Amino acid sequence: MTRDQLLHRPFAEVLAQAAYLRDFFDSFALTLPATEQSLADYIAALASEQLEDLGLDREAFCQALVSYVEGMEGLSSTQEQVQSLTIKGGFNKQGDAENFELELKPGQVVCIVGPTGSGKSRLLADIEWVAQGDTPTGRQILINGAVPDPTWRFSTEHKLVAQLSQNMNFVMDLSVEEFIRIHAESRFVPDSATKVKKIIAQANELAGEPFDGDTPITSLSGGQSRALMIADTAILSQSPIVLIDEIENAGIDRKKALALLVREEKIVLMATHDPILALMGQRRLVIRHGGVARIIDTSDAERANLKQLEQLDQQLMALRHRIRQGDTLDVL
Ligand SMILES: Nc1ncnc2c1ncn2[C@@H]1O[C@H](COP(=O)(O)OP(=O)(O)OP(=O)(O)O)[C@@H](O)[C@H]1O
Repeated sequence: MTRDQLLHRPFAEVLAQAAYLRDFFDSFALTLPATEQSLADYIAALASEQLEDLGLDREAFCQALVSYVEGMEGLSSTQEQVQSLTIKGGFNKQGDAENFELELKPGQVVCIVGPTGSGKSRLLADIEWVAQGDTPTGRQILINGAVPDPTWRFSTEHKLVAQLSQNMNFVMDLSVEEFIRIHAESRFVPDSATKVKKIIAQANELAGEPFDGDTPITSLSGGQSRALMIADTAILSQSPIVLIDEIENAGIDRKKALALLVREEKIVLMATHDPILALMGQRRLVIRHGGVARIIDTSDAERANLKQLEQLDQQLMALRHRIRQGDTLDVL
């Protein structure tokens, strides 16, 4: 929708194309324009006192409206646009060619495995940076089989990639609810109030110890903040690609976390050494000396072993729980 169409067509027509505009008026506590009224007329008719209460002049209000619609249109197009991500091999640390090309589609989970220092984070960084042969590995990342628009590298709003890193430190003096609400609003997310509630509820399902919207973010434990950021990414982030740098040590329900992230039809790449998570992926990339040395498709035999691994895991979790509670393990 052009600026002209947005401002001069009857509001009912504009709303049919951009239902999220209701949220814009809600957030300013303004009544919606009449069906036949154009937004330009609505803005011209706003009382000066109303604008003063909002802390905006007429031009700034108009600009906020236009930017909001541009932001919303940009976000939905980013998500719809990504049907595939291709990684074209570069060179390992010894300069040997990787010789692979891998295409990933939404809904797929790929694990990245390899010894410490082998280059797992580097591969995630190449994807986040949408590398074009300009990183130490010489890899190239294509979107829908082509070199993507360079704005994806620099735009913070239309991010191609959401990255969940291992360390989460909050320094702001905000409650959980305020923090997530500000985040939702900054992302132009429609129906943000419902989403905020959903995020807090989901995060509580992932974390062991419950917390609520009034908890100050600085007093969340490591596992709780991680759970909050995972739920936030799954529900708020419009980025079609999610990169996860290890979730196994976070003290959260990692299987649920993965299920939550995958449900939102994203391409997920995850550095992990957790056998259960590794087998839940469709394939894994084995990194050695900075290069992808092998690509393993999860076999039926491996998948059949998942049940057994889950039983083992539950036994270990139960023991861990007992240790946490201060029990002894004289009898298993
Ligand atoms: N193909 C490559 N060519 C040159 N340098 C590389 C290559 N791959 C990785 N490196 C460099 O090697 C170093 C270690 O890589 P990285 O941090 O990605 O390892 P990692 O597997 O994530 O380690 P950890 O498991 O300890 O987090 C980094 O400085 C990275 O930039």
